[in-house]
Amino acid sequence: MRAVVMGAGSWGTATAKVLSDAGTDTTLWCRREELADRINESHTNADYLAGITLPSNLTASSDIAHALTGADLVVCAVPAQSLRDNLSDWRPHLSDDATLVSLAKGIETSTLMRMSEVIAEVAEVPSEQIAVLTGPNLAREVAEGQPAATVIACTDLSRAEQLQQMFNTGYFRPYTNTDVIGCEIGGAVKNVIALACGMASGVGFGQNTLATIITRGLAETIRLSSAVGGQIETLAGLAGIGDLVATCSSPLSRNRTFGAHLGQGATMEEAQAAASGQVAEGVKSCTSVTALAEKYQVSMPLTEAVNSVCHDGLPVADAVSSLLGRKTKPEFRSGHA
Ligand SMILES: NC(=O)c1ccc[n+]([C@@H]2O[C@H](COP(=O)([O-])OP(=O)(O)OC[C@H]3O[C@@H](n4cnc5c(N)ncnc54)[C@H](O)[C@@H]3O)[C@@H](O)[C@H]2O)c1
Ligand SMILES: O=P(O)(O)OC[C@H](O)CO
Repeated sequence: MRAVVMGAGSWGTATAKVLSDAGTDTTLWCRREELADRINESHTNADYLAGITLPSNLTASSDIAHALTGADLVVCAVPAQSLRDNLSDWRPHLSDDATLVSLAKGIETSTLMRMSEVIAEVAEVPSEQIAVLTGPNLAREVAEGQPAATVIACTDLSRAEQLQQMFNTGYFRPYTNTDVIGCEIGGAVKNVIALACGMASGVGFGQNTLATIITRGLAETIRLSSAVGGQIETLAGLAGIGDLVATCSSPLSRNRTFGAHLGQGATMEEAQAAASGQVAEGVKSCTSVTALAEKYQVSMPLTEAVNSVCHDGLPVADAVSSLLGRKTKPEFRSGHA
């Protein structure tokens, strides 16, 4: 089996390292030829994962045709809002029977589609050939070989099991799931909730506030996922609460860090500049998740508040007052949070 990881940012590079460490022959596609040359020469990707030595059997290429031709496994590691355009360029070079794995945690703003839906439409492959890899996986920790688990979701369980073996290393432990919807909604919404946690921490609030946002954020995630067709138990797992805890708690999270800048009074432009070009997916997905919630008539007050802070100029302090000023209610309604 030959794998290609399309996108050499933090997570693409870390994922290519996992595949290589698991013994899979892997190519890492970079947009810039100069980055591919540097990775091949130095076995490091200093732009995104400084100090990490990449396996010597991992090769990089900036040539799309060369990278994709004959690849059995194509891992899509570009940001959510750029997946459609990138895939259109890759499409002519994809093998008909290749498995496509999505790493992106977002909802397309122009269509409200999940990433697996974008892949199915643009690459014109059946959903059984598309998988999602998601979970509490901060790229630097995984690249350092710190123990972590993940979820590989595919409607075709035997394909998920095959991928599970390809990604399984002594430090990275994949679990299978067939609930692609729940996994994708979990991954997209946790970035928005991490922005909220970052804002709270930037303001100076402590652990009670953090735990409250994570828990009520999980309730929003479960409501949306259930409405779209996902299973509740998925969100009690790595793709739900697992990823929420990692992303909402870690200073390594770009989304949490972005939110912290806003909580400290930075403008959107200042927070963007501090991110040094790395993507905080929740900043765009808060708009599409809010729209998806409206489409399915699901209440997501935290998500709406994050969207208003990021895109309507609502001050963080006003978002806090507005959330706490809502009518009181039971914790659980009709069996759902
Ligand atoms: N970094 C993590 O810890 C992590 C972990 C799990 C999932 N993810 C998800 O993986 C996806 C990729 O994240 P990442 O951390 O590798 O991002 P990144 O910002 O570190 O890198 C993005 C990569 O995509 C490439 N790219 C191609 N087309 C692009 C475009 N139009 N605009 C911007 N970049 C473009 C860039 O060159 C770069 O190699 C995101 O959806 C993210 O949520 C990230
Ligand atoms: O750095 P973030 O905020 O994009 O989060 C990274 C991963 O998604 C954590 O699982």
